[in-house]
Amino acid sequence: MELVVGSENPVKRRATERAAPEDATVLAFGVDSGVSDQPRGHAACRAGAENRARRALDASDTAATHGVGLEGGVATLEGAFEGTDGRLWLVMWAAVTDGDRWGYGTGPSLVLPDVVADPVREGGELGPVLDEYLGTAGIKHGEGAAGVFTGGASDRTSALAHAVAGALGPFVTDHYR
Ligand SMILES: O=P(O)(O)OP(=O)(O)OP(=O)(O)OC[C@H]1O[C@@H](n2cnc3c(O)ncnc32)[C@H](O)[C@@H]1O
Repeated sequence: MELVVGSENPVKRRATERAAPEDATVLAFGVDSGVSDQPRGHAACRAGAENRARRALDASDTAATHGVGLEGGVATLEGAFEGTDGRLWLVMWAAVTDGDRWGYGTGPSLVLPDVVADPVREGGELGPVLDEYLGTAGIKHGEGAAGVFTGGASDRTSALAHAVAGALGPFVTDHYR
């Protein structure tokens, strides 16, 4: 199994390495997600992950057997609470394809505190908004929001690895036939 990840963000490559079978090779190839820089809603995140997986598999000049796409975004969790829930959540989607079949997975969903959610609602992008709030540079390439908002109990690599593991399920087990 030779996986190509559709991103130049090293966190996404590391997450895929963590979730992939031990004998798999993992490459990375930067592609356009085809969705906005700050996807809003599950449909946009799923579409971004799919586009990245398909484009990475098509574009990489390698013997890659599977494309992997990871897309982070923000969403409300409609239907989870009674009445209207105004909270904004960080969500993450993974898609894997061999050019024919598809696998999908999501990572943990985390409530964004108002101090970050408000500027994102007003059009801001989560990574830069978080950097400004924390005085950091490039938090999305490191621990990410998952690290910050869990007090270090999780981090972006680990969170994304769970999404990739789910998306790889149909390709590494027999249970989806
Ligand atoms: O280089 P690419 O692959 O685009 O990686 P990315 O981290 O910029 O991009 P994503 O498309 O996965 O995420 C969309 C935006 O959401 C933000 N984001 C998502 N997850 C995050 C996290 O854990 N921590 C900080 N920002 C995050 C970040 O601002 C991204 O620009």
